[in-house]
Amino acid sequence: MSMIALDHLTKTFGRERAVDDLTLTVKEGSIFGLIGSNGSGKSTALRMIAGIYAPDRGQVTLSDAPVFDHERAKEQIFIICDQPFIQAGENLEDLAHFYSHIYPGFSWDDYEELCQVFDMERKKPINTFSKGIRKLAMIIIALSCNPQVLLMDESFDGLDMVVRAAVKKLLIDRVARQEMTVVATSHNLYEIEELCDHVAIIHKGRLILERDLDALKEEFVRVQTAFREPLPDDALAGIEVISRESRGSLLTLIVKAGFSELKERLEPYGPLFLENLPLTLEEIFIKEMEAVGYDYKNITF
Ligand SMILES: Nc1ncnc2c1ncn2[C@@H]1O[C@H](COP(=O)(O)OP(=O)(O)OP(=O)(O)O)[C@@H](O)[C@H]1O
Repeated sequence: MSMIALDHLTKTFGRERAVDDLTLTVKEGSIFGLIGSNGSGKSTALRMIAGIYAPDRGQVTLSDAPVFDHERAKEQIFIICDQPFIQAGENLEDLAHFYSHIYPGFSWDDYEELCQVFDMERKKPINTFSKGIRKLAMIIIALSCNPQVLLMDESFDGLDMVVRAAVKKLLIDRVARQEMTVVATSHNLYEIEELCDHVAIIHKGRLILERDLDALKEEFVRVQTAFREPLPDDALAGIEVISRESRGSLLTLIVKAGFSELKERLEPYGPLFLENLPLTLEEIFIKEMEAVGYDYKNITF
């Protein structure tokens, strides 16, 4: 079931097209990563999902209902902006009161628990917190609101390793209990690799690649192997070989196939050994983006 649908979404600022004909769906209960370099349109897309910006063309729907100008839909969506606006002197307690009136799902019990877990100072002005703790404050408020959809704009940026791991665990728990769907932006693939189950890469406002991560990791395989005799050129006929490197008798192959399929094809040639070396997501994306004509280095991170 698609929970959030972006349908030919377009937004232009002056002469610049920040988001360009973006169509994608986010399934209910998934953690969706929107990745791209600075200025690729991530924040603009997220703000349209939140119903903050009106699209010039196209629309965003939440469970088939349009988001923009629809309070009901907006009450189910919480966006943690990259640089949240917080009034001078405002503390966490003030924010909690403010948001408790806006979000029907706000839970003071959750708020209490989260403040304790992260040992938050509730009376100290948020603007005097460090950048990371300011982000954490907004994450606490967001989770206390219990939205159906949580939008996180570079929200892990600035969090230390311990806090980051704890926040990821909280998100994964809620998603696993089917209480929430998350869309998180980042310019760093590593940062959200272990969190997301689905990733889309955008460049100059356009979608260039969208993949289910579990399926993706099964699509490609890298093996290291060696043979007494050189492997005949047609040994892998019919299998898409992404790269093939020989060093002496050692052969490293990256192919678009499963390990068992590759093993079956190589066994008749009597490999001395055959080792499966999993690819990182970054390596897969480099190959995938080259295949669609983009130089990965120009696009992310
Ligand atoms: N309010 C605005 N007014 C004018 N131009 C804007 C506005 N917001 C975004 N833009 C432009 O739209 C483009 C996309 O910006 P956006 O902030 O969506 O990218 P981003 O991928 O989130 O970037 P970053 O990773 O740097 O936050 C940029 O070129 C930016 O200058």
